[in-house]
Amino acid sequence: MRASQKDFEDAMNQVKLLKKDPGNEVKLKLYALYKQATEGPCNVPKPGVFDLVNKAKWDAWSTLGNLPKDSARQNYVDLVSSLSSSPEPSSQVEPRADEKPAGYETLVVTSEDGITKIMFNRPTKKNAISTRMYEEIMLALKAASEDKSALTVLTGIGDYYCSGNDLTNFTDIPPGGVEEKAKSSHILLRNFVQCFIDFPKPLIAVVNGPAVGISVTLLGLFDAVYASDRATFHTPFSALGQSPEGCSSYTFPKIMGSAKATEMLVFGKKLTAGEACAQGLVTEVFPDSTFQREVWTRLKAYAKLPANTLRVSKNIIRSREREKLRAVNAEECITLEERWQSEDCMNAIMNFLSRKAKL
Ligand SMILES: CCCCCCCCCCC/C=C/C(=O)SCCNC(=O)CCNC(=O)[C@H](O)C(C)(C)COP(=O)(O)OP(=O)(O)OC[C@H]1O[C@@H](n2cnc3c(N)ncnc32)[C@H](O)[C@@H]1OP(=O)(O)O
Repeated sequence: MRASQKDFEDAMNQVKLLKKDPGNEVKLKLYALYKQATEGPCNVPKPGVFDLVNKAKWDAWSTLGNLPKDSARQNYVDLVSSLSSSPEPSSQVEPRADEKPAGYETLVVTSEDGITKIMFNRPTKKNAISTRMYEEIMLALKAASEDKSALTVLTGIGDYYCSGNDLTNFTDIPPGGVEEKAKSSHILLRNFVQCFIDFPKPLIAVVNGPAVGISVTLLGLFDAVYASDRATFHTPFSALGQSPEGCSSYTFPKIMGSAKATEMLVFGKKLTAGEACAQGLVTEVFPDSTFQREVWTRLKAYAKLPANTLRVSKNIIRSREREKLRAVNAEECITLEERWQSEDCMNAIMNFLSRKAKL
C-alpha cells in the first residue's frame, strides 16, 4: 500500500524528533524527496558555484529526475522509518555504555588509572572533525587540564584515528556568505589549536589507524605519539587548496627538517608509521595485534609517576616555545582564511562532496 498524506506528515514530524543527527547526506536526500513529493521535478535555476548549500540541495533534488510525487512520498516515509529504527553501526573499539557521559555527542571521555582518555567517536565518518567535535574537544581538554589525572590521551574509536576536518563543515554557509564563514572558522581554528599549545599536562596521541589533515599536524604539539603499524600520516593540503595549520609550519621543519616537512605539508606525501617514527613525528610504533595492550600497559605505568612533577617537567620543555607557537598559529589561520575563499579550495571541496575525489 502506498504511503498516504498522513503517513508523509507523520514522517515529517518524526524527522524533527530524531535523537541523532542523520548527517548531511541523508538530510539532503530527505530535502530532495520532500521537494519532489510536494512540488514535483526540480525546474528552478541552478544556484551559483559559491552558493554551496543551495547548490547541494539543488543537485540532490535534480537527481530525482521525473520520479512521481507519490513514489517520492513513499521513499521519504521509508527513509525516515529506517532512520528511526537503525542501530548505531559497530566499530573496532566499542565504548561501554557506561563510558559515555552525558553532554558529548562526538566523543567518549573516560578517566581511570590516572589517565583521561578522549576518544573521537564518529567511526562511520572515519572520525572526521565536525564543528561540534571541535567545540567538544576544546571542552574535554579544558576539563582534563583541571582533573586529577596525570596524563591525557587522544585516540580514535573504529578503524581510523581521524580523517581531519569534516569537509561538510564547508557546506554550512551563513547568510553573510563564504567570507563570514571563513572569518568564524579562523576564530574557531585559532582557539582550537591554542588549547593544544597551552595544555599543561603530558598529552599523548594513541594513533590507532590512519590520520589525516589537522589530526596529523597537531601531533607536533603532543608530548608523545604512539602508533599502530596500521597508521598512516597524510596532510594533503595542496590538493585541497589549503595550507598547513596546527603550528605544523613551525613544528614539522623543527622535528624532521625542512626538506622532509615540505614533502609532507606542501606535496602531500603520505608517511607510514615506520617513516613517521624515523622522521621523529612518532615516538614508537607497535604491531597492530598488540598495540592496545602494549600502549596501555606502558601509559598506566607512566601515569603512576607524580602528576605535579610531570606537569612541571612538561612545562619546562614547552614553555619557552609557547609565545612563538601562538604567533605561528595566528599567522597560519590568517593564511587559511584567505585559502578557504580561493577557487582551488572550493573546487576541491565540491569534488569531495560530489564524490569525484578521495585521497
Ligand atoms: C569556508 C571555510 C569553512 C572551513 C571550516 C573548517 C574549520 C577548520 C579547518 C581546519 C583545517 C583542517 C584541514 C584538514 O584536516 S584537511 C584534511 C581533510 N580530510 C580529507 O580530505 C579526508 C577526506 N576523506 C577521504 O578522502 C576518505 O573518506 C578517506 C580516505 C579518509 C577514507 O576513505 P574510505 O574509502 O576508507 O572511506 P569513505 O570515504 O567511504 O568514508 C566513510 C564515510 O566517512 C566520510 N568521511 C571520511 N572522511 C571525511 C571528512 N574528512 N569529511 C567529511 N566526511 C568524511 C565519507 O564521506 C563517508 O561518508 P558516507 O558513508 O556518508 O559516504
